[in-house]
Amino acid sequence: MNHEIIVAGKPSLKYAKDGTAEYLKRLTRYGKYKLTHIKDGSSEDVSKRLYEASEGTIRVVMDERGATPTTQELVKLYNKWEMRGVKNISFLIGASDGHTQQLRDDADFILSLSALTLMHELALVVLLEQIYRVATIKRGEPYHRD
Ligand SMILES: C[S@@+](CC[C@H](N)C(=O)[O-])C[C@H]1O[C@@H](n2cnc3c(N)ncnc32)[C@H](O)[C@@H]1O
Repeated sequence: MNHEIIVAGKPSLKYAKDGTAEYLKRLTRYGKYKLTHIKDGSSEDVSKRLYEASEGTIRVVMDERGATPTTQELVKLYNKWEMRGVKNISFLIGASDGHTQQLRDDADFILSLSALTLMHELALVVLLEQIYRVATIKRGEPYHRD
């Protein structure tokens, strides 16, 4: 599947920029993974931009109130989408005020990385590590240990 990770706001923290660059570099071996930054703003404006930017994809809305699958459960979810013929998937990371209820309602899946609220750049790094972990499991590579 082609991945697009769409994040509100520009990156500013060095450690998060480094982590993001590291996982995007690693992911180049596994397919198409694109990172897009959209303009920050109010919850309504950002959610609208995220919705529009993810047109035609399976929408995974990143939100601490969402489901908390294990990594292996995430692999199963990927397999289910692939069996359904899904070609494009997007992960949507919001700004300081989070997503609107409308965007949550429009989600194909609401994914929480933990019940803790993370700042958006940190959520991006954790998400990319999980996407990388899923990619290695699907290839049968030994990065992940149960
Ligand atoms: C600072 S948080 C926004 C918190 C906001 N007050 C709310 O109620 O959603 C910015 C973005 O990071 C992402 N995020 C933060 N913590 C997360 C978590 N535990 N799981 C998934 N995404 C998270 C979400 O996309 C969120 O919209």
